[in-house]
Formats: sequence, structure tokens, C-alpha cells
Amino acid sequence: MTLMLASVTNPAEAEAVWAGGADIIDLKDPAKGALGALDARVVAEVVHAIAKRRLVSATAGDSFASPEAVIDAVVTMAATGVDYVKVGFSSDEAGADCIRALGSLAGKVKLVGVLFADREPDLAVLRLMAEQGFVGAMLDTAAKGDGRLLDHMDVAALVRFVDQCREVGLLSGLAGSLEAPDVPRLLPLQPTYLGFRGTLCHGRSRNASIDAASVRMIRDLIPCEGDSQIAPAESRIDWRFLAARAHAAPSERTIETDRVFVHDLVIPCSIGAYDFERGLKQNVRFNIDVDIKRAQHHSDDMRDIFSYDLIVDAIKIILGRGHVELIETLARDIAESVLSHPHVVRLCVRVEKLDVICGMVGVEIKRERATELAAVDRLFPSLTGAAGNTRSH
Ligand SMILES: O=C[C@H](O)COP(=O)(O)O
Repeated sequence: MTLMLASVTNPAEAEAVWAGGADIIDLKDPAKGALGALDARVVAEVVHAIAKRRLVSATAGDSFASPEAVIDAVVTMAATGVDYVKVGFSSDEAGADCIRALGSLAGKVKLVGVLFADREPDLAVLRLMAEQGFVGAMLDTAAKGDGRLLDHMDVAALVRFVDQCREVGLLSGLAGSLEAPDVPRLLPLQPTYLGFRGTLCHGRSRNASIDAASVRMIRDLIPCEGDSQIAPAESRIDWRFLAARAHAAPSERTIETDRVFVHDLVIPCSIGAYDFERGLKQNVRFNIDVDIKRAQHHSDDMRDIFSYDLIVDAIKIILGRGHVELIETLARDIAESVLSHPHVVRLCVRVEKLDVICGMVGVEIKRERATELAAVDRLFPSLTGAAGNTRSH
């Protein structure tokens, strides 16, 4: 399950994001930069007001003159009673020295180390953080207004960050001017939390105050604990819709769909079963047609759509894992990944190698979500006629 972190500046904003369902209330001063620290008295006030109803974190800063200075900043923030203290580091020797110095606080303060996606982060430092007793690591952007997280690191690089955090036992957080369309793209990576400030504020300006409607939008895009009990592929099935459909004659039991597609996407890939194909990039063309459940009402709302970004991301994540032996495996993995999205009903995946002959070779597969009607039969046997069928045998 991925949690929602909302950054706030004062007790009123903390109450607003608490009411909006944020899982982690994060205290920072956006006017002082990406990880600007608030006055410790304000942080203590919020800790007192929230009174353990949610987790609370606070930033201690990201630019320190010496290892002693970073220890002072962290100790001051930890004394407010926050659950986690976030500290930013540069990916150089000075940053590594600060991380080592903070090892002296291991076990006393729950530390989250923040790296910046727009400052060439060195992921090797994650192991050092884990060795020094940090509990988590996070990616954010240092220069706000100069691109979103995904502008600086692509989805395959973010998968590596989350996976490496997991490998060394760190919680993982992703942030950096994230917007609503980024959320469904980042959820499949399963970070511990996604962090937001700008997109939660009036006018999308991180120095403005919190806008309750924007908090609700982001909250709705991140499944909560209740939803997480349900298997991902079935979590967003509209049972009322399916049950109603099940009243119809069998020939009418079709799902109304719309099509989202990615056509003629060409990516150089390491692919092929021959030895000579290893370490060689070959152009591969992808054509993916995805039929999605039609929304039951007219909507301009991010919460109701399936974005073509999710198709492109699925391809990039699979290719980011390394060499692919078979084009068939690639097509099947793409199909499985895209079909796991609850809006998707069926799809056609066509993968073509362009450099093998004077023309193209490839594979086309069609896959369909077959589980839905079976699930309705199981849950509402009287509606689908499954109960009657069973009795008559
Ligand atoms: O920790 C999360 C940050 O506050 C994200 O801020 P941002 O969404 O304005 O980049």
C-alpha cells in the first residue's frame, strides 16, 4: 500500500489535510526551498494538535555547513515529537559525511534521507543510509518550478530507486511537483508514500494555502487501506454496473468500451535470444490498443480515466529490467501489466523488430480480462443465473 504525504506549514493546514485523509502530515516551509525547515515551535504546535491521529514528519533542511550543523538541525526537529525527520543530501562526499555523522542518532531519531532527482542523485548512497540507521529515503526535486519528478528521472529509474530502497530495508518516498496524472503512473512502483505540496495548494502554487478539493482529488487517486484488502485487478470493479449488466440477456452482456492506444512507438531495446543480440540495441516498434470500460458519466476527472502514459510506462518498466530474450515474453509481460489496471477490459499488443530483415518481424497478441463475470457469478449467483444452473444439474 502506498501512503499519501501532504506538506503543510501551520496547524490550520495540518487540520485541512488531516480532514482530507492524508496519511502523513509533513511540516516544512516551502518559502525556504525544497526542504525548508519551519520554526520548531510551529512544528511542536502541530504535533500537539494532531495528537497522534496521523503520522507527522518535518524537514530539517538540505544545506548544512558541517556534519555538526546537520546533527543540531535534526536534534532540534526531533525534539518537537515528530515521528520522522527528513534531511536532504547532496550526492557528493560532503553529503556522505553528513549521512555518516547522523549515524550517531540511529535508534533515537527516525531519519528519512532525501535525494534530489534534478541533482544527479547517486543511488549508491542508499546503502550508506541504511548502514547508518536511517529508516527511509526519498526522491524530491530541488528546483521547484523546473519540472516534475518524471521530467528528471524516467519511470524505469524510479523503479530502480524503489527497488534498491526495498533491498536495503529503507522505506521509499517519491515527490517533486507531482500532479494528479503522475499518481496512477507511480502507484505501480509501490513506493511507501507519494509526497505533495504544490498540487494541493490554491492555484497549484506551493506558497499558497491548502485547497481542500485538490487534497480530495489526490486522496481519491491513491487507494486507502480499505481498498488495499482487495486484489488490485478487481479493486475498482463497479459491482453495481456489473450486476445490472448481469440482468441482461447473455448476448447483451457486453461491456461498453472506449479505446486508448499507443501507436508506432519505437524504442531501441536489448532483445533477442542469439548471443550477438546481447549488448546490442535493436529498434522495436510497439502498437498497443487497449479497450477500457466506458465511464458511466461524462467526466473530465483524472479519477475516471486510463491514461496512455500507463501503457508507455509499462513498456519502459519492463525494458528497464534488462535484456529480453523473446519478443513473445515482452508482448505477454506488457499485456499482463496493462491488464492489471482495473479500467482495462481487453487489449492487443503488437511488437515488431525493425532491424532483423528488410521489413519487420514480430508478434501480436490479444488478451482479455476474463475474471469479471466469473466474479459476479460468485458474488451474485442469483443475478447471473449461476445459482439456477447449479441447481438444475
Ligand atoms: O515532501 C513532499 C514535498 O513537499 C513535495 O512538494 P512539491 O509537490 O511542491 O514538489
